[in-house]
Amino acid sequence: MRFALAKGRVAKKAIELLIALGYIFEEYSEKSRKLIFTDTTGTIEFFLVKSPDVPTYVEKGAADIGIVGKDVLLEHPAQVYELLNLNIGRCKMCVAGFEDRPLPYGKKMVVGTKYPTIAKNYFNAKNQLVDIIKINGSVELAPLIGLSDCIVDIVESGNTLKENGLVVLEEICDISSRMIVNQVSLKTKRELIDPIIRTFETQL
Ligand SMILES: Nc1ncnc2c1ncn2[C@@H]1O[C@H](COP(=O)(O)OP(=O)(O)OP(=O)(O)O)[C@@H](O)[C@H]1O
Ligand SMILES: O=P(O)(O)OC[C@H]1O[C@H](OP(=O)(O)OP(=O)(O)O)[C@H](O)[C@@H]1O
Repeated sequence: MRFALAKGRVAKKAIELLIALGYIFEEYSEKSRKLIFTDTTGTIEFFLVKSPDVPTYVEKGAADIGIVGKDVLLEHPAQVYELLNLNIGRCKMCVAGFEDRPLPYGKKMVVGTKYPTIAKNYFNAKNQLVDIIKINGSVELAPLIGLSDCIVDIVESGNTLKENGLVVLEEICDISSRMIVNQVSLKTKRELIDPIIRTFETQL
């Protein structure tokens, strides 16, 4: 079974979960630059990819199973089955800005975000006109320097917002890591995938 794991926080948590389930990856270490690892029984091979590529690998069948944040699935929809909420990598997708500055509803609102699709869908559903500026990181900077009225971003502890004088203004949705499965693999490799899903389910 081939797993595509989203590099970074999600892979770290997912590998901890695989190890807790009894899989042993002798060559794996957090510092390793290797990209593919196989467990000692040869049941699971996992590889590490950039998070937006996980749905692509799984949709195309290069991986049977993927573990990736719901934020990525919402931002990059793919033809895959989302089978399990793993309840790891939990955080919230939020609109954030200044506590004492109401959002300019009814006028054009400028939104800085790593998640243009999520932001557009959220404000479109409220019939709010938005100018979305795609930012690749340090998103909290955008309102501070006057680039945007607000941001749409992930909030976990809230420390990044707090340290930059921003607050959550609206919660969009809860985020956590999901297990996705290739649509053909689920039919043709059911006898291999089912036990893996059941094993994961026991941990949830
Ligand atoms: N505090 C958090 N900030 C960002 N992502 C988080 C947080 N908590 C959980 N996550 C989850 O972790 C994923 C991102 O992990 P991480 O930031 O380690 O990866 P990354 O490769 O640095 O991502 P990116 O390139 O998008 O910054 C998100 O898709 C989300 O599902
Ligand atoms: O609520 P907190 O616990 O502070 O976490 C939220 C922060 O973490 C993420 O940034 P990340 O660490 O991925 O950095 P980057 O997006 O700036 O690269 C996210 O974009 C927020 O900035």
